[in-house]
Amino acid sequence: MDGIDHLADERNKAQFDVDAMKIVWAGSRHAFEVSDRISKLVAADPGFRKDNRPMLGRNELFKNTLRKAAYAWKRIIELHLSEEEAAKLRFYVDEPAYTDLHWGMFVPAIKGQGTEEQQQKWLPLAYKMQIIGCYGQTELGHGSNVQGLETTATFDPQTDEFVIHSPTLTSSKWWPGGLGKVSTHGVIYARLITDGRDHGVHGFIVQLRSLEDHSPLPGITVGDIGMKFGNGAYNTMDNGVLRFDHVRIPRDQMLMRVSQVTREGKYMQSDVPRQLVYGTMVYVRQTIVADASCALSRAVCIATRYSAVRRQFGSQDGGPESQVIDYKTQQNRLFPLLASAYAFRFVGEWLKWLYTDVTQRLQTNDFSTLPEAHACTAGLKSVTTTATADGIEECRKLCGGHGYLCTSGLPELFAVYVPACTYEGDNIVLLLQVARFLMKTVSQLGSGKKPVGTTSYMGQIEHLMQCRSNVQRAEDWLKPSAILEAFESRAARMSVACAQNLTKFTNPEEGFAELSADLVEAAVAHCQLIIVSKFIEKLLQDIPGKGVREQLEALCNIYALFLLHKHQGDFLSTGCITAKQASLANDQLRSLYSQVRPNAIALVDAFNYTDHFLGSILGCYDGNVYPKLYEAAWKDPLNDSVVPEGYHEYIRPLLKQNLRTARL
Ligand SMILES: CCCCCCCCCCCCCCCCCCCCCCCC(=O)SCCNC(=O)CCNC(=O)[C@H](O)C(C)(C)COP(=O)(O)OP(=O)(O)OC[C@H]1O[C@@H](n2cnc3c(N)ncnc32)[C@H](O)[C@@H]1OP(=O)(O)O
Ligand SMILES: Cc1cc2nc3c(=O)[nH]c(=O)nc-3n(C[C@H](O)[C@H](O)[C@H](O)COP(=O)(O)OP(=O)(O)OC[C@H]3O[C@@H](n4cnc5c(N)ncnc54)[C@H](O)[C@@H]3O)c2cc1C
Repeated sequence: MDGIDHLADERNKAQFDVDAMKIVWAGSRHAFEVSDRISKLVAADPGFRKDNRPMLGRNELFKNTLRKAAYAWKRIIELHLSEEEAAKLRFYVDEPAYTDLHWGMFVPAIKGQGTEEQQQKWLPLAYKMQIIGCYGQTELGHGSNVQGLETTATFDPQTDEFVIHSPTLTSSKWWPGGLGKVSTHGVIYARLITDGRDHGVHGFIVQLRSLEDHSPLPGITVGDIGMKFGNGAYNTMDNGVLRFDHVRIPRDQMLMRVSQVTREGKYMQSDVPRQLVYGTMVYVRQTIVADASCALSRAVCIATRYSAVRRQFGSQDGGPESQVIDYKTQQNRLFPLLASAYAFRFVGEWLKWLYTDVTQRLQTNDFSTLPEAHACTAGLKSVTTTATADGIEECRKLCGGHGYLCTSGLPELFAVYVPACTYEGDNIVLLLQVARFLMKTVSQLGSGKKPVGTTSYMGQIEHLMQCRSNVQRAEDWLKPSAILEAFESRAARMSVACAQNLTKFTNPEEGFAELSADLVEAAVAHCQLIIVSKFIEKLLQDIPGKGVREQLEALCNIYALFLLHKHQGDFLSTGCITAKQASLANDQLRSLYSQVRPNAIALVDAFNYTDHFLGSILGCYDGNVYPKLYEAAWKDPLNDSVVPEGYHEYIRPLLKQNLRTARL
């Protein structure tokens, strides 16, 4: 606006090489270059404008998303973008759309659960978007309990078809994204019935709409489920309702990698575990963890820049007031979120590696690491999305009153993000899965079966049950070994305590239900240990760039010590640390905040977000917040006229009536 960088002084304070940190954040130089190029391409293209979203009515908003999705696809083709570049383009376009479910779930479901033949038939059509698909699992009556789904797929040996049917109101499919108005096809989950026998839930490819005129096919009732939380936000998505009235599909449209139905109607299972039917969810949970760092870093970038611009109180001798970022309370709320954004980034990278490894093993029929992959994706999805949703809301509060304006970008970011705590598995339900995995691990200790992967720390259970932290000075908390021992012993002791309490119940399932709140806490402790240890492992790698390692070490310590402070009840009650050591951790945390303070703006610059992507006046790169806020207010449609519409109908008569009353 005035061409001046109002945050230049802040940028000059940085003690590290920001460009090198950008590469660490992106994952590699190549990833940085792709991301940088595509983000600029999207920002410069008026076709991807998004600032008007909160003002649009639903129909207009939705049509605008359809236009953007078609335009994005056109650009992807014209520019011959690779898969990696197309995914980045989707990320920077920053608008939930039916395409997310098509590429993110429909295609992976066919890849993971379809036979070679099925993949050859359906994937080319899906890749060219000649068919558009959704993921139709959840129903009105059941989401979390997948085994409770009611839609049926009954084999008819006479015609070699399945008959898909919604027997009850609660069996109506409810929520699938892209289903409401767009999808031509869906991977639909239904109970497979052959010869009167129920074989549980399986996936089927079902055509829903005509490829000629988009009308629903006979027997299909389909529509949108209605407005969701927030303006704009996730309302760009057509989450749908769907009912089947005896819809017939050919037998070869059952996804048959895990189990098959023969021409004669015989049900057969391959020697792959039935849980592979849940494989698409595992894949998406892994992507959601990586996405948490993106959403949180975006909110943190806004709140950090604005905290450096905003001044309140503290003026001495007529000088400037204090920047709110210099208040210790502001730092204590903001810097752990900054550290969490980095921590989630690195654990997301690791989880991607783990997922790729499991997928390669599955191809050779090695299923040994599947339980660990399920527990890690479920637990980390839960812990990172909860922290991110809470963190975005905290960033809004960190921006004071202006954070509540849509132009801050934070209300819409929160509204789009918060369902991540529910979709792809409710966070509590997923933590209970982790708890089951932990209880199984504890019960096998001493059986000779060595715990592996993320539970390998349980291999030193005797030590972890009785060790005492040897921290004596605040600086001792900077030793990775001190942090790891405290987190490992806390996680181990909480799991063992739950396992011991479970033995008091004659019925294990009853015990599990009764102790579920404690079990969830044990699962959180285990997942936080994973995040802390993956951050520490990242620091063992070669990290080029002046001062970059030092900054990452400070952030890693802030992440760990802030968790230790927040959950000190766990650490103290399990006897892993003393009250004195908890207090020393807090002292160390304060000094880490002072270390990070001069680098805060540069640490958020390292995310390399364009102003278009941030979509926030408070977070704009040049920090010129006030003129921009002032100008934006006048652009609000409510200010199109000086005297509002409705004045003559509703305000004037009121004022006149008050005048008459006053005269009386
Ligand atoms: C405008 C721009 C245009 C741009 C154009 C083009 C761009 C192209 C770019 C591409 C972009 C791509 C973007 C991708 C982004 C994707 C975004 C997606 C958005 C999300 C949408 C949300 C979708 C959904 O929500 S789908 C529905 C999800 N539903 C759930 O998650 C349900 C949760 N419930 C369950 O998972 C289960 O019911 C469960 C696990 C709770 C219980 O299951 P069950 O009862 O069967 O099991 P248990 O008895 O508890 O356990 C038995 C046994 O199985 C083990 N187990 C359970 N689950 C699994 C598993 N998944 N894997 C492995 N093992 C499992 C369990 O541990 C038990 O083991 P034991 O050893 O026997 O104990
Ligand atoms: C924006 C959005 C997009 C979605 N997109 C899709 C999609 O594309 N395709 C699709 O199939 N689905 C989709 N879903 C559905 C989503 O996957 C489910 O809503 C989710 O899995 C949660 O299930 P539920 O709604 O049945 O919650 P419920 O299970 O009914 O949860 C209600 C409450 O009960 C608690 N609870 C449930 N079970 C237990 C238990 N065993 N122990 C303790 N507490 C429990 C939960 O913690 C929660 O507090 C979407 C949902 C949303 C919000």
